Order: sequence, then structure tokens, then C-alpha cells
Amino acid sequence: MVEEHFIPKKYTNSIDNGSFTWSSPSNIALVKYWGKKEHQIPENPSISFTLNHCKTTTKVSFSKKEDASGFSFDVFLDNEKKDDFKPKIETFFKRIDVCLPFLKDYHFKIETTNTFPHSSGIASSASGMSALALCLMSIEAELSLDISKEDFTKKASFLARLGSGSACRSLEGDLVVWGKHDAITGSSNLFGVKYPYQVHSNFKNYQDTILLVDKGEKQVSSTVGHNLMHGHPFAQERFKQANKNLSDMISILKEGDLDAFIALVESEALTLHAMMMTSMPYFILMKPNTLEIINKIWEYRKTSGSKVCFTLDAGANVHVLYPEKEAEKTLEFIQNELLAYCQGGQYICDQIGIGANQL
Ligand SMILES: Nc1ncnc2c1ncn2[C@@H]1O[C@H](COP(=O)(O)OP(=O)(O)OP(=O)(O)O)[C@@H](O)[C@H]1O
Ligand SMILES: C[C@@](O)(CCOP(=O)(O)OP(=O)(O)O)CC(=O)O
Repeated sequence: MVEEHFIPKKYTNSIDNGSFTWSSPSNIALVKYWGKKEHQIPENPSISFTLNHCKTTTKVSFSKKEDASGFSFDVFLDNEKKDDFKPKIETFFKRIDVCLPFLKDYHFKIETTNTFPHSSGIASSASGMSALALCLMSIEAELSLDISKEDFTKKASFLARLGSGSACRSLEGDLVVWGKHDAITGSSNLFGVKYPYQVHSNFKNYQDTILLVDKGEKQVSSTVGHNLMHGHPFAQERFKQANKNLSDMISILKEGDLDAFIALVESEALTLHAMMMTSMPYFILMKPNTLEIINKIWEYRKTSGSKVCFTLDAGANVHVLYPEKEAEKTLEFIQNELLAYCQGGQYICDQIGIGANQL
């Protein structure tokens, strides 16, 4: 689905070569996007915390080529050629070609680096595709000159969505909604919008420590997972539930109700995995250590009165979420009780961030 507004009439400038670099964070969904229609339209609205430390930095160098008949690009991850990232980018280019008609005029060298392991359920596609979309938008802005800052971000998010749905939630901070929801003004199926309402100070600098239970690549990609929602026996109820959860989240965020926040966020995570377990074919994306960690968090919460909770993406790694004022105690708990369940004792300390930036 292409918004007319995003198709440029003509370019006013001409450039032969140049480069742009953007850094864009990953995000962690509180209400999950799981299931999509054609053209990357989500079946239900979602909301996420933008992260800070987990991010991708991408430099796109472009040079004019003689033959404008097809796409031409190379990808380097951490300075090494990464041909297995090319198909996703090729699909991305095909989807956005009509919105960025210059794509076939240039050869692109895409140099990228992630601060965290990719394809393991820490939304590397979100940070990777949003960083790439922003670099391409910078080229577009050079060629057009008349794009406002607001339109730049909106179109970059629109493009990022066509690279990976959750990527459209990575450009801004600190909470972003993607998907039309009646109670959220400005929300759209086509791009992410900054959460427009009041958020209680309990959520300021909210912490996210990611426990790396399994650093390896997931057995099933999110894209495959979304497609398993077509014809899924519980799909319609799930989409309804996500809408209701997002409605409930509005008052939770306003009131700062941490108990309600915990219940909603943990239920969303387990529902996402329940959908995978009850699809055909079915998958278990958690590992035994994922469950060990969840049980330890529940036990700790009961005995300490802490407001720590967990969420999961479509993988085995656990995001441990907690208020900033509990940071010291929670890290102590994580180090003493949870690291034994992480691969190589590894974890990433992160917190809510403000979004992408140009370097
Ligand atoms: N820096 C990057 N630049 C471009 N593409 C990237 C980058 N990092 C990852 N990708 C692409 O994203 C894919 C991984 O996406 P996938 O959805 O399978 O996992 P994930 O994003 O880590 O997990 P999830 O979205 O389920 O949380 C990679 O195979 C690659 O194609
Ligand atoms: C489990 C999730 O992280 C799903 C992410 O799915 P992707 O955005 O990676 O999927 P594609 O649109 O096919 O690229 C939940 C979420 O981030 O909302």
C-alpha cells in the first residue's frame, strides 16, 4: 500500500555520488505485532519502547551508474561482505521502488554494524531496516530539497515498515505506536507515530536488561511466524485482545500503574509464544533457560515486592523490564540469580531511548 503523498513528483537536484550515515535503535514491543496482511499492514496495532544501546549504524555510499535497469548494491556487516542479508534488502528495494525512483540510478555500498547479535530475536531487522531507510531518505532529501522534518520522519518510517514491520517503530522515542487504533490520535497502519499522550514518571528511563539465553539464529524468522497467523484458529481473538490491551495501556501509562503494566506485558509475551505453539506447523521458540528465568523473576517479585517483569520477542532471549529506581537492586538480582541461565553469562543493559540520529 503506497500513500500518494510519498511518491515524489520529480527531483530538483542531481548528484553523482555521496554518502549518509544513520544510527537507529532496536525496540521492544509491549503490545506485540504478530500477524500481517499484504503490503506489511499489521493485523493489530502495537506499541513499543524504543531502546538506546541496542542499535544499528549504517553508512550508505552511492554512485551514479550508467545502466538504470535494476538494483545494484553490496552489503558489508562489520566490514565483511554479507551476501545473506541481500535478499531481504532486495525485497525491500522492490517494495519501495515506486516511492524512491532514484534507487535504480545508483550503485549502493551498504556498510552496517549492530551492537548486538542479529537474527536472535532482539529485533535486528528493526534497527537494521530503519537505519537503511533513513540513509535512503537522506539521499531523497538531497535530491528533492523540499521535505519538511515531519515528512522526512513519516516517510522514513513508512519505508522502514516495508523493510520490516517493527522497524517503523524505531525512528523516534520513547514510546511508539504502529497500527490504527481508535483511541490513539494520528495512529496509522502505514507508519509509526510517537505515543501522543501523557506518560507517568514511573516509566521515565525504564530499564531493559536483555538476557542472551541463545545467541544463535532463530529456527524460524518473524516473517514466517507472521504468516502462520493466516488461518490460525485463535487469530481473530488475538487481534481483538491486542486492541483491548493497547486501550488498557493508555490508562496504565497515564496512571503509572506498574502492577497492571506487569500483567499486561507478561501476558502479551506469553500470548505471542502461545500463538507460535498453536500454529501449524508449530514451534517452541523458548529454551529451558527462558522458563527458568521467568520462574526466577516471578519468585523474586513475590519475595521482594519488586516491579520487575519480563517480555520476549520471537526468540529465547528475555527482556527484563524494571523502573529506574529499582536499577541497582534488580541488577544485583540478575547478576546473582539469572546469569547462570545466559549463554556465556552474557547480557545487555539497555533502557528507553530517544530514537535514531544522523552521524
Ligand atoms: N544491520 C543490518 N542491516 C540490514 N539488515 C539487517 C541488519 N541486521 C539484521 N538484518 C536483517 O534482519 C534479519 C533478521 O531479522 P529477523 O526478524 O529474522 O530477526 P530479528 O529482527 O533479530 O528478531 P525479531 O524481529 O524477531 O525480534 C537478518 O537476517 C538480516 O536480513
Ligand atoms: C515478535 C515481534 O518482534 C515481531 C517482529 O516482526 P518483524 O517486524 O521482524 O517482522 P516483519 O514485518 O516480517 O519483518 C513483535 C513486535 O516487535 O511487535
